[in-house]
Amino acid sequence: MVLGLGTGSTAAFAVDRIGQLLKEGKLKNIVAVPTSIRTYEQAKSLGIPLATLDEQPNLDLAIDGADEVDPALNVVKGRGGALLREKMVELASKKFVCIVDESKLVDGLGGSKDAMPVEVVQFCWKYNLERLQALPELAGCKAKLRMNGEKPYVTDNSNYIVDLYFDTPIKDSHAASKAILALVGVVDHGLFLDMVDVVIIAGSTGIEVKQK
Ligand SMILES: O=C[C@H](O)[C@H](O)[C@H](O)COP(=O)(O)O
Repeated sequence: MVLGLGTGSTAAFAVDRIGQLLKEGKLKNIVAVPTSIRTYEQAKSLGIPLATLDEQPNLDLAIDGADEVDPALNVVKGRGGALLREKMVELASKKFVCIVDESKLVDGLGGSKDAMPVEVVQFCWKYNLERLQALPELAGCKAKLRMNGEKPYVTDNSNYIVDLYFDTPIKDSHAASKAILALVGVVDHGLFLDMVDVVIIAGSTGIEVKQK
């Protein structure tokens, strides 16, 4: 089985568990594609056999966390900065499972009032930040360059991140996705639309599974 390994505090639990099952001999014949340098290092330290997307372009299953999940199982991802590699790996997977706690559930994407990330090239990032903020499809959003202390945050792909903040949920996330991707210099965004097959939600009353 070819497995996609997500990034973030929730996905890290899944990676640990996969490592443990391998060690106990309860999981065999897997090779995993990590979605960030962080996850690569974690998986390597656990002895999980690893490959790149170049070597294993057809995945069976990807497991990852999410920042927001809407009722149609569309999600926002990338508050940990790994959105681009996550999207590449997860789109290449036959099945994509998101693992979240109930705090991630929203009525509409952008609704948590926290960041919706957009990965942009470093070149003239301000130009793209202003163009993102002016898109009618993102009406009223506030855009901020993500920082790491005094310096801009740099992704695993050597790009910057512009975080978008909304007062109300995005009206049409498909239209927003299209408009964002049409800007030259934007690499990708954290809207993962029509990608998730199953969401496993941990809540105060137990586990709930939602699927398409
Ligand atoms: O870039 C980070 C990823 O998209 C994470 O999957 C997402 O931010 C959720 O992370 P966490 O499980 O830490 O809330």
